[in-house]
Amino acid sequence: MTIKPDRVVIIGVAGDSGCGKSTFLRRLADLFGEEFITVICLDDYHCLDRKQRKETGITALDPRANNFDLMYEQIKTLKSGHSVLKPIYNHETGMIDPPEQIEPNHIIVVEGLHPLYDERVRKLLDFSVYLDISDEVKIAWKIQRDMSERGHTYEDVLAAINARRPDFKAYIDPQKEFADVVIQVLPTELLKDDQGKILRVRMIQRDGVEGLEPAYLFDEGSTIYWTPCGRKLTCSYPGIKMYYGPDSYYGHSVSVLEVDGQFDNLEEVIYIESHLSNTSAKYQGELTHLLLQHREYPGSTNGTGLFQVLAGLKMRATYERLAAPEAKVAATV
Ligand SMILES: Nc1ncnc2c1ncn2[C@@H]1O[C@H](COP(=O)(O)OP(=O)(O)OP(=O)(O)O)[C@@H](O)[C@H]1O
Ligand SMILES: O=C(CO)[C@H](O)[C@H](O)COP(=O)(O)O
Repeated sequence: MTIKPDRVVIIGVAGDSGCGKSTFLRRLADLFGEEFITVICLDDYHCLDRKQRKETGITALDPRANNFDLMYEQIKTLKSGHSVLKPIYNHETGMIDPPEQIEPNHIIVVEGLHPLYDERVRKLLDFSVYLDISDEVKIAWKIQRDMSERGHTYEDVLAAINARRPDFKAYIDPQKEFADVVIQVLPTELLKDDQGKILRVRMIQRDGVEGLEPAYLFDEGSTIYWTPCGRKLTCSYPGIKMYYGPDSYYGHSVSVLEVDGQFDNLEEVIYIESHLSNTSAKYQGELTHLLLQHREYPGSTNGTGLFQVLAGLKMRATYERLAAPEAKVAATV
C-alpha cells in the first residue's frame, strides 16, 4: 500500500559530480528515515546518451543534453501528489534505460547538476542547497576517490576536471545564486599549502526566505570571530577558528557561518552547538548527536559534516512548516 502524503515537499541539492552529494544524501536519509524520502537523480533527465554526447561534443553539463521540459512536468506532477514514469540514465552503459514508476512521498529530493538551472523547476523547490567545492578541494577529493577506487591516474583526474571546467562555469556554478543555503568548501587559512586536507567551510544562508531562520553564533546580526579551542574544546595544531556575520552574496543579504579546522573529539562539538542559535534542533545536542551517529562519513570531523547536518535540520523545519502538523518528523534520540 502506498501512503499518499498530504503535502509533497521538494528539495533541491545541486553540485558537480564528486562534490559530496551522496554523503549529504545519506545524512538526509538518516535524519528523515529511508521511507520518508525519495531521491531523484537528475542525470535521469539526460536526453543525449553517452554516445550521442561524444558524437556532438555536448557535455552532460550542457543544458542541451538534458530534458528540462520533462523534468519540470514530472516534478510538478509529483508535487501535486501523482506518480510519474521517470526515465533512467544508466551510468554503467551510458544509455537511457526503460522508465520506472516513482510515487509521491513526503519529501522528494532532486539532486544533481541542474536542480536550480530552469526557472520553472526552481520555482517548484521548497528548499535548496548548493554544494560549492573549490577547485583545490575538488581535485583532492577526486584524486583520493578516483585513484584508489577507480584506478585512474593523477593526470586522468586533472584532465577530467579541466575538461569539465568551461561548462561547469557556464551552467552549474551560476546556480548557487539561487540556493537558500550554499555550503562552500575552501582550503584552510590556518596553514599554507595544506593541499586540501584541512578545510575552511562556510554556510551561506540566504536572509528573508520564508520559514528559513538562519543559524547564528552568539548574537544575531553581529560579526563574530571565535577561537573555541581551550578548556572545553580540544584542538591540535593548527586549531579551529569560527566566524559568523552578515554579508552580501550575488546582491542579496546572507548570514554566514564558518568553521576552519578539524574537530579532534567529535563529542565536544556539543560545546560549539551550545553557542549556536536557531539551529532548528529539537533538543540541545541533537546536532552533535546526528554527527556522532555516523562519525565514519567523510567530513564528520570538519565543517562539511557540521553544516550538512545543520542544513538537514533546516530542511526538516521547512518540511514541518509546510506539511500537516501531525506529520512532524520525530527527533532521533
Ligand atoms: N566532506 C568530505 N570530506 C572529505 N572528503 C569528502 C567529503 N565529501 C566527499 N568526499 C570525498 O569525495 C568523494 C565524492 O563524494 P560523493 O560520492 O559523496 O560525491 P557525489 O557528488 O555524490 O559524486 P558523484 O556524483 O560522482 O557520485 C568521496 O569518495 C569522498 O572521498
Ligand atoms: O556529471 C555527471 C553527473 O553525475 C556525469 O558525468 C553525467 O551524468 C554523465 O554520466 P557518465 O559520465 O556516466 O556518462
